[in-house]
Amino acid sequence: MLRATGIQKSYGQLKVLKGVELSVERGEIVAIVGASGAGKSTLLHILGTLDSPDSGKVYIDNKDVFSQSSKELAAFRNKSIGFVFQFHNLLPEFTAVENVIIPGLIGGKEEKAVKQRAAELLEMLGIGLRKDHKPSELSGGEHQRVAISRALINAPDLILADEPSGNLDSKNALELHNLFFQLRKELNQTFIIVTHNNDLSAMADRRVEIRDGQML
Ligand SMILES: Nc1ncnc2c1ncn2[C@@H]1O[C@H](COP(=O)(O)OP(=O)(O)OP(=O)(O)O)[C@@H](O)[C@H]1O
Repeated sequence: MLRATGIQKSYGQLKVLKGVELSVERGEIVAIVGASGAGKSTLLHILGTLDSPDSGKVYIDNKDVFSQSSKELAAFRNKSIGFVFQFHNLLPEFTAVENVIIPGLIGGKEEKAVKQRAAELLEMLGIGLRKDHKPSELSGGEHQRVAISRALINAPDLILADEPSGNLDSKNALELHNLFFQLRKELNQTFIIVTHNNDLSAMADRRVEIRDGQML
């Protein structure tokens, strides 16, 4: 479902990605590992079309994603890709459940169905009782789980996650990892996950490493 080829990216003199190749099948769970500063987040941003490479191409469902106009790209991203990043960017004036439903409403889904799915996701992630709280009233781990629910609300084909269990204790991390596998089973979603968590990278179908700007 995804193919990245010849991806290069530099920041000034710093060559971070030097021709990365990656192919991911639909329904696959791939863990990306590598040392701090290896370029994992940089690659994830490019795969998610949030940043463009200096050279190279990304195909999602055989579509050359960067050949689209910025408007097409934004619509494609909202519908097809769910992001779980380290900085959650929850909207402070909205409650947990409201934060989760926003991408669903933007995507044109029916409000009642979106609300019900949001409540289910929050419940599955163990924060059903916190759904009417605002971000300032939630812990770091609770924020994380709201952001994960928000990423999943549109049932995107592709989920890109950067250290998704980074803020969670081992029990909640395991629940989250199990949720990913459950979603893959139910919806055949594809996951590309940057992680330092050995349990998660061991559970993944495949573990790839970025080293010296290349994918090993
Ligand atoms: N916007 C930017 N401007 C300049 N340098 C950047 C920028 N973003 C990232 N870098 C640099 O590029 C390199 C790769 O960063 P990146 O965040 O992709 O690494 P990472 O493998 O995800 O690291 P970590 O595991 O520590 O999160 C780092 O040296 C970082 O300092």
